[in-house]
Amino acid sequence: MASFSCTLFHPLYSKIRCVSVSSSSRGLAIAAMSNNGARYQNLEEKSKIPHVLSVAGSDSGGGAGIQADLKTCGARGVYCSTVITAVTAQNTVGVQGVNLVPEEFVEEQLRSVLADMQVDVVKTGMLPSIGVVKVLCRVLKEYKVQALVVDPVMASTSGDVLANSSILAGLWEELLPMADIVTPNLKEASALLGGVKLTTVADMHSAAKSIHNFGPRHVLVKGGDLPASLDAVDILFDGISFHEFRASRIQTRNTHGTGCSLASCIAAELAKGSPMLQAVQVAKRYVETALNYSKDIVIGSGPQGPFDHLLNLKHNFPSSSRRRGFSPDDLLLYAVTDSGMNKRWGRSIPDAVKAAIEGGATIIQLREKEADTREFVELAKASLEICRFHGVPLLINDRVDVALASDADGVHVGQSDMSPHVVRSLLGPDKIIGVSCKTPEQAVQAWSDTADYIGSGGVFPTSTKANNKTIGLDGLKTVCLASKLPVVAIGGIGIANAGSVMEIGVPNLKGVAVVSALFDRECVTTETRKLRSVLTDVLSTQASK
Ligand SMILES: Cc1ncc(COP(=O)(O)OP(=O)(O)O)c(N)n1
Ligand SMILES: Cc1nc(C(=O)O)sc1CCOP(=O)(O)O
Ligand SMILES: [Mg+2]
Repeated sequence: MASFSCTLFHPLYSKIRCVSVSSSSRGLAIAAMSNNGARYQNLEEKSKIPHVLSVAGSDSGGGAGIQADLKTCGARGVYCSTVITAVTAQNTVGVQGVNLVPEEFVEEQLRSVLADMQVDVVKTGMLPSIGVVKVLCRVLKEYKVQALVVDPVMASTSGDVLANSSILAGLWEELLPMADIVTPNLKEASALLGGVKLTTVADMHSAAKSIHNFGPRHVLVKGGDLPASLDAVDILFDGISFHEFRASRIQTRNTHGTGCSLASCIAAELAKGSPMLQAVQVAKRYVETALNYSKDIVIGSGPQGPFDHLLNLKHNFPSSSRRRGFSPDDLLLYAVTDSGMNKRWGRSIPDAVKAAIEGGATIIQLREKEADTREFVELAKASLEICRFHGVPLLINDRVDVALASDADGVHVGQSDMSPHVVRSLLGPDKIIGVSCKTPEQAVQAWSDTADYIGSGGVFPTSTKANNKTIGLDGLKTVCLASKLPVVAIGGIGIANAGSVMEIGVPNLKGVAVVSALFDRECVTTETRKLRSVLTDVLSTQASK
């Protein structure tokens, strides 16, 4: 038996004595692990990185399974540990062989990871036998994790069987009731429901509902196998509402591993603390961006190739340094700056931003039409520091270059600015994109252009923006009803009329965007606070109905 001890350096703890580790005796190594557990746990808590444990099969071709999960989590900035359930000999032609890992050794891997590391989310892929499903459920009951994502893998994209129907009972009775989300494609959804035929979007809705009855909190039925003439549609059911994700199909052979990657990206976003709807939205966008980016790459000579998960590294998309992603609730009180107004009142832009946040603004947009580029970038960087400190997103009006240079959280564009689709290709999947829409058609387009929200107005006449068309409360309502995106109302809104705007009775109207009622006033904090209190009252009245 060989053993060693060493000294570790860590940025948070100047010097740490390492445990003595045995190279041959597992018992001794585990004993050392538990003796020192408290010390290391303490360390892991202080410098915590979101952590997904992937329980899946190995794909020698590197496109799916464990390899896809590792790359996806890496691309999303999340640590990924692994429990390998099977080793497959696989390439772009198909699956040539499968070697199952014995159940006891699956259990040993699970315990090794879970006893030592702080796992946030467990994601499962290929579970090749009922025994493995049972072992997994038994071990998971002993360790508390934040969420369980179940990708019910049954066949590879080439059609080769990876788990036979004997695992169904284990899924129905044990694993699905523990799951926070299950992500079947049409074939898997059909198998989970005893072979029922699923050929339409309506079938997907009822399948999601039926699978929900097995106990998972959310069901995402993926419609990639619907006829190629139709849009790619996925349906998320949360037990009460359905959410539809529709996107145009990306023409590529490189779709091997999309299911694994989608599920592991959902797990990664949950590990970062995102709510489920947002995690699914971000994951869909990540996979779409990666497919688009890799649509012409050639790996292997078979019919279905892998894609490049690590596009971020090559494309150098800005990754969000905010701790959490965009939430529609961020739109509640949207403060939009105006340099003319703030100058008149003797305030710098960063001071105006700080005052608005102190009064309760939930998102900020720098709309600095007169600033020259260098000044705008500096203002954005100074404002961003304040926004980051308070956890409030900062967007830039019109100027993608300024957003990139300052690492702002996103951009707001209008109908004559750069197309949101192009903005997305420049900013990547993580940044927030808002689009101004005055008509239902524009709202539909904003959604296909992968915007995150729309701004709709002018609700009332405004002197802040010259020649702006007023659409009124009716126009706002029409846009909201056509929009699958959350909406923020803008134009002539202030303390006196914000209530009437929020009461138009459409659930996706999430807030008001305001310029002069905050910044053309002596005290920005006081005015923001008054408006925030009006909005909070409306929300509590709506919640009590
Ligand atoms: C939240 C929000 N909604 C709408 C607009 C208007 O954008 P746009 O139509 O591009 O006009 P300008 O602001 O650029 O004059 C906005 N800025 N913010
Ligand atoms: C920037 C902007 N966009 C509008 C639109 O209708 O899209 S109205 C507007 C100005 C809003 O300023 P105030 O709150 O001072 O009325
Ligand atoms: Mg604009």
